[in-house]
Amino acid sequence: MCNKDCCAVKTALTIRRMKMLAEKQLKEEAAAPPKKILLTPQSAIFSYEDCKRMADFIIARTEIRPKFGVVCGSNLDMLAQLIENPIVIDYSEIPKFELYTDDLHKSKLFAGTLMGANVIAMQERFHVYEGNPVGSCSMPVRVMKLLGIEYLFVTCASAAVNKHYNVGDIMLVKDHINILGMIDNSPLIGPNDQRFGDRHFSMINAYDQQLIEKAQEIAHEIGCENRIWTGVYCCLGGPAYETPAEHRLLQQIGADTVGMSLVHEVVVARHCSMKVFAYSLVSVPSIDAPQLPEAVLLAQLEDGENVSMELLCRMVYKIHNNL
Ligand SMILES: O=P(O)(O)O[C@H]1O[C@H](CO)[C@@H](O)[C@H]1O
Ligand SMILES: Nc1nc2[nH]cnc2c(=O)[nH]1
Repeated sequence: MCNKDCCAVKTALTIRRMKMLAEKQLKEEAAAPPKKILLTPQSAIFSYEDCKRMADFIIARTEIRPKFGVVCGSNLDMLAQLIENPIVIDYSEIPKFELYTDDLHKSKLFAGTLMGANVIAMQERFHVYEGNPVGSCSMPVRVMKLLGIEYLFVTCASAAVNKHYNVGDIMLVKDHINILGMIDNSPLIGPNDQRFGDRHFSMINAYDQQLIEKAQEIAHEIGCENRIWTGVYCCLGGPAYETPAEHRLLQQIGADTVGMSLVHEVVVARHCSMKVFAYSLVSVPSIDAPQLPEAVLLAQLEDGENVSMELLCRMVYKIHNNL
């Protein structure tokens, strides 16, 4: 503001005008209170009945009654293609199932057999950064529960936070840090439908220890024990990757890999008592890793994808045959 009287007068006038406007607004609101907009809580975006209708639709399309459910991560869509003689259902065919995805051509469910077991796989998941509420992103897990899935295999691509991890390595998830959930963005916020599970439940052993041990056994069997790790996954909202300062923060809080998915699916799976096995394929190097040529990283990633397919097949085989 200048020192001239004209500006001082203008300011006083502006303040008086603002006060009058505020008083007018208050009077108007008292006469007709503004309508409250109630947002649907996360847990109620898809009701039990909605999920049941989707499950029934899938059941009507295939004779497969799956025991294993697979969620394919980015770079891992080929896991769905391992399924033999699949019935392929486009998400858009299933009533209400279709949400926003960046990759529409992968938006397919595959139901069939893998290593003799009945399996259903989502070739593409829904992400929060694509504009889907977190309660919608995890809805397919509930549909899988109603399809009779006992074992949920959740896979994803991630960046290494642990400086010992390389691109193409696989991290068996033993625990997670759910930053979205910690700041009030859980798929279970809202009314609890007891038909799915209890209001409060433990997340200890959420990533089934016996299944992790089976996977570690497999790592030895296939000679990959030096590139299959067991660690903690952290979920951020994305879509931007972390800044270096955020990366350092993640290192300090004990994360080994970071991505933008998985945890809300696992929360919902544990709520309805599914057994969970999860792994992340390291697709982006840690900021501490030496710079490698793009071609080397791509070759490592391709190796990792192959190991990941082997891991999935052997896990299904062992569990299905009680080995
Ligand atoms: O978690 P998935 O679906 O594997 O995808 C990961 O890869 C994408 C980023 O490249 C992000 O969506 C991240 O979460
Ligand atoms: N947050 C995050 N998620 C990823 N998913 C795949 N790569 C990355 C990454 O670098 N950061």
